[in-house]
Amino acid sequence: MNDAIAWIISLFGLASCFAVVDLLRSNGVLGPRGCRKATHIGTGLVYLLFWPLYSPGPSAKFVCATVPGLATFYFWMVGIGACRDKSLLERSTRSGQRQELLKGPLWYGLAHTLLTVAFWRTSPSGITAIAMLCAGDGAAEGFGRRYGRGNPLPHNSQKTWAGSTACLIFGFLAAVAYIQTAAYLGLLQPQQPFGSIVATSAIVSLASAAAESLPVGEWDNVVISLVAATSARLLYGC
Ligand SMILES: C/C(=C\COP(=O)(O)O)CCC[C@H](C)CCC[C@H](C)CCCC(C)C
Ligand SMILES: Nc1ccn([C@@H]2O[C@H](COP(=O)(O)OP(=O)(O)O)[C@@H](O)[C@H]2O)c(=O)n1
Repeated sequence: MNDAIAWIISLFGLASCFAVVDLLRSNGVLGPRGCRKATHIGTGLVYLLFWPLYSPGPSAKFVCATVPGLATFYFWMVGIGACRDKSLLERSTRSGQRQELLKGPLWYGLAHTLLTVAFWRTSPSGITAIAMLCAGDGAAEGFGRRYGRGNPLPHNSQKTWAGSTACLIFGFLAAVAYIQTAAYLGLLQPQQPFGSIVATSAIVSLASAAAESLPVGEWDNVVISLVAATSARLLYGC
């Protein structure tokens, strides 16, 4: 497909994600925390679904990366107070304070932008890192808060075994599902056998869950992306 058309469709995809979250919030299905988590888990995983639409040309990854790039630039503008967007604050922050956008959400958007340019769909490493950042990190908070009470990690009392186990399992499942889909569509170069995808995703999700469990504050999105991308790159070799 023409990259300009794929880009317009991706922007509609992003707007649709926000519209769905807003709808679920206005119907009372999601509370403020649920909205933020749905945005955290959903936008990145939906973003990956649009990658196959782009052309095989060398500029496609740059065109695609401008989608999270522009989103990141927009919430940076809102974060510094240059624009107002109440619904973005309600959807993407815990506190409702614009300054919070300059922490986790900013790094989240930058990670998507840089991983797209650095790896694109031909390598399983970027896909793995986005899966860990969205499904793994996202599930850790949800499961940790719900089932983790009374089971803190020995090295970080703010996080729990339930959260880290969910990070490992959901990060692994998302990585395998997305990389196997890319393999099925013939996008990976070189192709990866299913056994290697499963084994590598298992090791990377273990490393990513360990990284996620560290007390790194607002840097968790950077740390999990770096650890997942680096370990996947070392193991896959691409
Ligand atoms: C709430 C978010 C991160 C919070 O991180 P943390 O504090 O829990 O560590 C996510 C914010 C998402 C952002 C508003 C939108 C990101 C854009 C996205 C990667 C591009 C998606 C495009 C697509 C076609 C859906
Ligand atoms: N491994 C983990 C991660 C988070 N959590 C729970 O989720 C909450 C938020 O975690 P976090 O500060 O990593 O959240 P994000 O920065 O990822 O949004 C923690 O205070 C824990 O209650 C957990 O129990 N175990």
